[in-house]
Amino acid sequence: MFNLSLHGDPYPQQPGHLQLSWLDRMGERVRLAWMRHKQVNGWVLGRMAKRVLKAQTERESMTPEALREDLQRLTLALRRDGLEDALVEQAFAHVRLTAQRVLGMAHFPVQLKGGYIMLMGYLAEMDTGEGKTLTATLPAATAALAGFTVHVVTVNEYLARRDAQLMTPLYRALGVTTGVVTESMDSDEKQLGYRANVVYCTSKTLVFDYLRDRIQLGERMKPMAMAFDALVGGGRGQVMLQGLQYAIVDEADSIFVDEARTPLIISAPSKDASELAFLHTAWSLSQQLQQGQDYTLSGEEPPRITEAGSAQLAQLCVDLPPVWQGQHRREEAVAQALTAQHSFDRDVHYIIRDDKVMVVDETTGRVMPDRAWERGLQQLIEIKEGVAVTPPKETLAKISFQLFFRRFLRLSGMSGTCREVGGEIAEVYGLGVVRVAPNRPSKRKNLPIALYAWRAQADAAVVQAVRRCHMLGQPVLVGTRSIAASELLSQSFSEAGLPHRVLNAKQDQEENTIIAEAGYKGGITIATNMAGRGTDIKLSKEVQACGGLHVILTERHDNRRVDRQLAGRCARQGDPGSWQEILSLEDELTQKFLPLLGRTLRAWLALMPHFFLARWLGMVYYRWAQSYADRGHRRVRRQLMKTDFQLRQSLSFTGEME
Ligand SMILES: Nc1ncnc2c1ncn2[C@@H]1O[C@H](COP(=O)(O)OP(=O)(O)OP(=O)(O)O)[C@@H](O)[C@H]1O
Repeated sequence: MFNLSLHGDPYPQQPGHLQLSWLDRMGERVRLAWMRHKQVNGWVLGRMAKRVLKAQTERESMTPEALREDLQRLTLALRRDGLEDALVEQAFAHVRLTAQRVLGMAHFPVQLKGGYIMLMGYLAEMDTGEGKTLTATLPAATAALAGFTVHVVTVNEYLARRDAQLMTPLYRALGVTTGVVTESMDSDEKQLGYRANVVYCTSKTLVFDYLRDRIQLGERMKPMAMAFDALVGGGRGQVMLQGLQYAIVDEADSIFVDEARTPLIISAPSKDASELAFLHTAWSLSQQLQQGQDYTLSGEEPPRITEAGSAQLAQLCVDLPPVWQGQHRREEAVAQALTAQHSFDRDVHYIIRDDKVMVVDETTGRVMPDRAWERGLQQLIEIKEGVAVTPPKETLAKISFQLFFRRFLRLSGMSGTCREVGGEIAEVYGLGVVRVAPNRPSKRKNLPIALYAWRAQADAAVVQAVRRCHMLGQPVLVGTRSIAASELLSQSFSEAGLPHRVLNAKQDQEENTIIAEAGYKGGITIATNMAGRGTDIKLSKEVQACGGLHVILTERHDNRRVDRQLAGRCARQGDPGSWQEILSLEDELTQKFLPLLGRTLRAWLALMPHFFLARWLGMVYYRWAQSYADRGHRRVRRQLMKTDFQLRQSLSFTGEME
């Protein structure tokens, strides 16, 4: 049993701690392992699932009135006694029975286990396609019946809307209200959404709204001040959230790990008008430097200005205003301009829509219309693209995901791919990972990896593979890493006479239709990560006989979990399906790290495409580049946490909020 206590706090949340010392981290791991062993071992889970099924059988013969009365009695008991095991089992029985009657789906025993794991405050690792959307209704509805506000947090708005829409009839039948909050809503709509018992939202929207609440409340966020406001009926008027009570984080590895590399910042237009002129000058200076001689580029590192470049810049700045006379400041500004020029590509990191630079979230493949890069980068990219330049911004409030999610009184999560990052999640968020076996064994066929020297060869192989499937009537999903790559491939498919649809951040209006039709006989869909995590492609009946959905990955991502998520679009719920990787040594990963070795191996593979050793070494190199990129991101996250911790400590001295 575990209990959450709100103590009548109008905005409940934890102070949030970040453990950084080696000893703290080890201690946290040992504590979690022990608690996990005690609370959610196989025996406890098996016994719980059996009791839920028994409790459900007892309720199946009840009249609707008796069932309603039983639910009312249970709700009162949950509010009075908290989430005691016996009450939780009865609540799960109600949720399962209602799901069976309202949605036509009863939770499988493995889903009951996953639900219990999450209610106990762990991260349930359930394979892709195991039905986590339905599983989450168990802890969400139970905690909501017990009087807590539950946030079901996911990676994108498509999933938040879809999951809320699918599951609302179930919650409604249980007397639990649901809300969806999206970024485009105004604050009144958001406030209404956050007042629901179960709120579906994205991680970023939730964090930004929390920061807005903090700005709104300022010093009044302190419990005593808020309690006073609640008493006199003021202060909370504009606050959106009901505090941070219980969160169920879907696609937890993406939110806790991949998205946790950049802090979330609320900013306002800067009052300093000279900033824009400064950025224009930085851009123009950067254009007068020569790559190789004045600056160098290496992998993921920011551009480095050489000694010659430094001297050249000093020369160029002689007649400029005093702000350009400090070496450090001018080189930092010019390096940022070079970053905008070389490290951010159109149709990869951003798109141009309505004469605006719009950021594309690499992990989800989606446009983020209200987001902008900080420290002048956004404006420098706008200058590079020749579009209207937005005014520079200054920071009002800032928080990292690491710090934010630790503030929930109870945190839990689910994902199909968190094995590799379980240790990090345990250390940073205090969340133990518990694996749940699949309901039915997977029938996914993994075809051998095909590696080519050149991208054009790999694309030709993709066209061939797709043609084969199309002739058999088997639907195919082709995953690309960027919008530009999806467009190039689309062109090749059109030339080859293969009818297809493209889903990327530029063509996102028909997302629902494209996903709905992707599993039809002979369907061909090219998609960026938009069709990755969480996307549920339903197969038409005749497709089962053709081998189910075939998924092709054309380029690996910076971490293997994203690739495994794409593979998880096929062979779901015991369906047939197949998975293939068609890669080249011209892919982004292999260009970034040890490019010389990459070029050598590419030349070798081009000369001897069928030689086993050339292919094998090429693949070893490709895998190494991927794990190197992943390790680099881990370093960035650690650094961010450290900075966050230091910032928090220094602000606590000055009495300001982060
Ligand atoms: N108990 C159930 N009975 C019948 N169908 C189910 C059940 N649970 C889930 N499903 C179906 O399984 C499919 C996959 O569900 P869902 O998309 O929630 O999986 P997921 O685990 O969230 O996958 P991913 O990891 O890819 O996000 C859906 O079509 C859903 O309707």
